[in-house]
Amino acid sequence: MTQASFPALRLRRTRASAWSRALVAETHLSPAHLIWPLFVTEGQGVTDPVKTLPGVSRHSIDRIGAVAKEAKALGIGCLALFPNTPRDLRTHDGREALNPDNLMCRAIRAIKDAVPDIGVLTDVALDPYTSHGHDGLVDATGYVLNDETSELLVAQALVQAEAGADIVAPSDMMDGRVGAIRAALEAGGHRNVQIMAYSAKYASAFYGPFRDAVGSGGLLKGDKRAYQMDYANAEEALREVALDLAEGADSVMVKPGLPYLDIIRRVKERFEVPVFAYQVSGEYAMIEAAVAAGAGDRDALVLEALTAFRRAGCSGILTYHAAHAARLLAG
Ligand SMILES: NCc1[nH]cc(CCC(=O)O)c1CC(=O)O
Ligand SMILES: [Mg+2]
Repeated sequence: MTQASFPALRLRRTRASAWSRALVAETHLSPAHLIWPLFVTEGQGVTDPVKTLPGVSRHSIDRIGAVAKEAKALGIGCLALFPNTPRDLRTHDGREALNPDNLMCRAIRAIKDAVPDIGVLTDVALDPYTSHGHDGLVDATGYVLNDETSELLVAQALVQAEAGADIVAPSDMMDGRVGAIRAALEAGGHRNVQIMAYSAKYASAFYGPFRDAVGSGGLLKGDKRAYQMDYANAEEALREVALDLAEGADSVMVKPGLPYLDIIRRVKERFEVPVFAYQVSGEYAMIEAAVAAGAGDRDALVLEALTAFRRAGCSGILTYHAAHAARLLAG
């Protein structure tokens, strides 16, 4: 394509007014693109602030319906749920994950009662339920067992689907679990329950506040590098995505978000499937810390970061700033 050159071409012309900038904007962000992660906890009338996530709280089940109504009113289409399991229910094998009346399942039902047409996404992994904080079954050497964990994840996903989850999202990074979950959902009559695979999930230092929020941080022994990806790798992310798609994932996720926009872009270009990003807890905390330090404007930082995900190729973004961003976008 041949283009004019200066001065016939002045790229600043279309930038000179707000209406013109809006006309040529290549990327759009709306509340419908946002998935709002929520933390649930036991108790009655509880809104319990998470210290390392200023502005984010854990909600008791009796309050979660009101939060869902707020999300719906803001135009947010989907909620992602994470439980802070009581300490005495966390075991070596994480069996509370399979309890049809666990916090997660009660939260799903409460949300569906309050707002039947909002999407509910559930995390499939054992870390909020294990006494050691790992996402799967740990052997005597501390290694997280793949196939044995996968069997439990299948059962966990089924329990969530039976409680009403619309999207199950395995975040554990075991090999082969997407195919196993898909087969079980089909056999169990949950044909329209989607799988959003956390396909390229990196072993990251940005998850700290999340582990505080679900109460697994203090428990975690060692790190997750024997199952989550090495941040040095990008080709490997493409292989992970290829496998999950072949196994039946409806959409894939890259996590964390902003430091991994290159991965998002490569996945989108290679596979042309819906790609989601998780702007994780440490990213949220960095923005809030910058705001608290007077180093930036919250509204501007939030909208710029979320729009960058869309520009990189994301269909949607999981973000703790979802409600705030939706309010800003409502104008
Ligand atoms: N399976 C656990 C899980 N699901 C989502 C997050 C992190 C999300 C965040 O930091 O906001 C994690 C943490 C981890 O892998 O240790
Ligand atoms: Mg994988």
